[in-house]
Amino acid sequence: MAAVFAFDEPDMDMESSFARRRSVSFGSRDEPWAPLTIEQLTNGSDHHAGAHGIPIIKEDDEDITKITNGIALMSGSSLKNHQFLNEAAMGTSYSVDIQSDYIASNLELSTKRRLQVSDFEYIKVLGKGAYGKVLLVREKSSGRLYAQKQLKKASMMVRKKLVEQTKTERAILESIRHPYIVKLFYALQDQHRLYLFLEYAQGGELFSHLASEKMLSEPVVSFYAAELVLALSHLHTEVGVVYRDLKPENCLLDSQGHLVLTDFGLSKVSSDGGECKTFLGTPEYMAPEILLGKPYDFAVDWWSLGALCYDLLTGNPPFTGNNYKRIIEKIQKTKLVLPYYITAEAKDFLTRLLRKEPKKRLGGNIPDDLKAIRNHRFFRKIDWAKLERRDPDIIPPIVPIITDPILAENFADEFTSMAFSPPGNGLEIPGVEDERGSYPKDNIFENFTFTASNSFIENAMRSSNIA
Ligand SMILES: Nc1ncnc2c1ncn2[C@@H]1O[C@H](COP(=O)(O)OP(=O)(O)OP(=O)(O)O)[C@@H](O)[C@H]1O
Repeated sequence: MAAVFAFDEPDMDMESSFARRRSVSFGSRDEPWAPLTIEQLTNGSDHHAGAHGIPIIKEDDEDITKITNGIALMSGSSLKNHQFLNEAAMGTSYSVDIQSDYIASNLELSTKRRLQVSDFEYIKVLGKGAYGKVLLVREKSSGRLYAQKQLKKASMMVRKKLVEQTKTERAILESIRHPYIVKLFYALQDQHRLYLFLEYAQGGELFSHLASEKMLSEPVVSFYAAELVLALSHLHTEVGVVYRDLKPENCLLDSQGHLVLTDFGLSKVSSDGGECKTFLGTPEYMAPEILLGKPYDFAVDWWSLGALCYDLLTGNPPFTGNNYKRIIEKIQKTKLVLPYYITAEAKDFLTRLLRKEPKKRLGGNIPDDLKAIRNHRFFRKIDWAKLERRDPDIIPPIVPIITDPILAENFADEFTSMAFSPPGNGLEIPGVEDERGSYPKDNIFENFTFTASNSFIENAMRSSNIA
């Protein structure tokens, strides 16, 4: 398939990505960078056309079908969990590993009352995603804080495939436990919405801390890049998924300043008959093979890491332009230009990650390349063993100022001052067997509901200082 970029040309001047991110205060969804639907790209439809003729998806448009980039399942891989994940992708049932800390919700049912959305009180809006808001909520019984990601069922049900992807993504998130990847604690639903209760990354977006600096020093970039290397390596080798959507907005900080990779958006799982081919989203950090509509693999995440590091070191992603088409052309064809002021180590690291040919790219040969990545001189100051176990000796370069977590001081006022109406008009749908021993007949999101064990939640909260 040829690249699917039939974009209308925006006539705006695009500022540097740093400046743009700042000026739109934490990446507002109303900017012309909102993702496009497959139909809009392929048919050139102007449905939902926004300013500059670029189609904009709005949260409240319930008739929208959208597939964005994100996690892709790798099929045919010999990776540990790929069997489970591919089964999940096909929409088959998922069984919880009894050895794990998780307790399936139906097991908990026998011992205690089922958890409900009304067991949480709503505190503030933290941000907005394509399908709904992310809210700060507090569990009434324990006082624990969570980031609650809401997704409107109506906007997802238009495509059956999206529903399957939704369940898959929940299963992926449930299976991931890594110090630098956001944790999922509960997944609930009511008649209208799905709710993911995630680890609350109190430090907000990494990029929101950079407002006073155009670029970061190499040791600082090397620190965040190293945490990302650990997160990506885990996804690739232990879980068997390609993240696909590594970009600044998805890098949050926890209360101590460690990176938390987030946004395993439910819209973002794709498995096209085993081959990853679907792409939509912000192009600046995307590998050329995705933009060309070619099949791709883990190597795309290492390209994105290169683009992100380039941005952190210089203040701009490596390939920029004043419209999508230009950016995409540059990513595919233009030679990488490295500024004179970065060190030879950084230059070498970026050059190797930003190779257009995936097989020649550092990371193009996983798992073998992982060693080469860690051993690269760009990471010469990183103590991998300490970083891997999140050793308390490691003090991250930016420690967020948090006077009280419920104030959400590290999130944009634009969101935290936003009015919201707590759910309540939606009937609770258990998603697990109810008292009558049956699922509601028409609940296509059955099996979505999930509850992590208390011990897992307590440990996770303790280690990231949320408790
Ligand atoms: N776990 C979290 N802790 C704190 N804030 C979060 C968390 N997850 C998301 N946010 C905030 O909410 C914003 C929107 O998040 P979300 O994951 O919905 O973004 P998105 O990229 O639009 O995802 P999607 O495309 O799946 O809707 C983030 O930019 C961030 O500021």
